[in-house]
Amino acid sequence: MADSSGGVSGKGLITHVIFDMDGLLLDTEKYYTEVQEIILARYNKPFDWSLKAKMMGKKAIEAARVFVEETGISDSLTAEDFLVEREAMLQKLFPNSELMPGASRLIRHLHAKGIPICLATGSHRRHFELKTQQHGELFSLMHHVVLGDDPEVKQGKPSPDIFLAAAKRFEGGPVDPHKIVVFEDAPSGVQAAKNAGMSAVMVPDPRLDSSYHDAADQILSSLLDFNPSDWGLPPFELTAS
Ligand SMILES: O=P(O)(O)OC[C@H](O)CO
Ligand SMILES: [Mg+2]
Repeated sequence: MADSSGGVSGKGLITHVIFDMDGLLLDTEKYYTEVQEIILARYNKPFDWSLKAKMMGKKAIEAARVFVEETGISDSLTAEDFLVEREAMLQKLFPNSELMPGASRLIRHLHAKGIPICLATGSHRRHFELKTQQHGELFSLMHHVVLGDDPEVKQGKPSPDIFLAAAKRFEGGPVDPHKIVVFEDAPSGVQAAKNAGMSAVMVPDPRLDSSYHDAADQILSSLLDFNPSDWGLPPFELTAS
């Protein structure tokens, strides 16, 4: 929530930053949407953003169960078969993954200023490798990476498991959740951050219903709009034009 100084409550407390990946740093949510539209078209059903909102950010099998159950196709297609079918299509798309606007600038800035940063994604290792294969140098700036198939991540977002595991692995961890801000695009991810006792900056897709914004501490249209000073973090340096 905004405070009277125009900043955000909790301002000045933040020492560590956790980034989500899909839809936040990488423009990969569109690939899931594309493939899911193709599969549902076979059943003459549309894929819409109310279903997308319930799936995004979750571990693959958890999202798959939502998909077949919410669309009423579970008698024809199991969650497991859905995953097998979409896998072939996703594997071709993921190596093309591109960065979201502002992702590189923000990661490089925080890293250069010595703010510990890490990644916490519901993606499992194989998909993480495919999605980041063109961005290895940037992702190497993360202090650590916690993936959806990590043994400590018993349940996917909105469970706090992944963010609590991420907090533990910082140097000198576990870091107090009140000192951590999480960047997320998904309702389940924002909820996971709040369930972990952390602050959440949400950068939602504009097609996501705005009722999902309420749980976040700050909503941004783009990472380009993030002002580190709102959180007591070192400001961007002005570049001469
Ligand atoms: O948003 P992420 O990075 O947690 O990824 C989750 C799924 O793989 C895609 O929704
Ligand atoms: Mg995401």
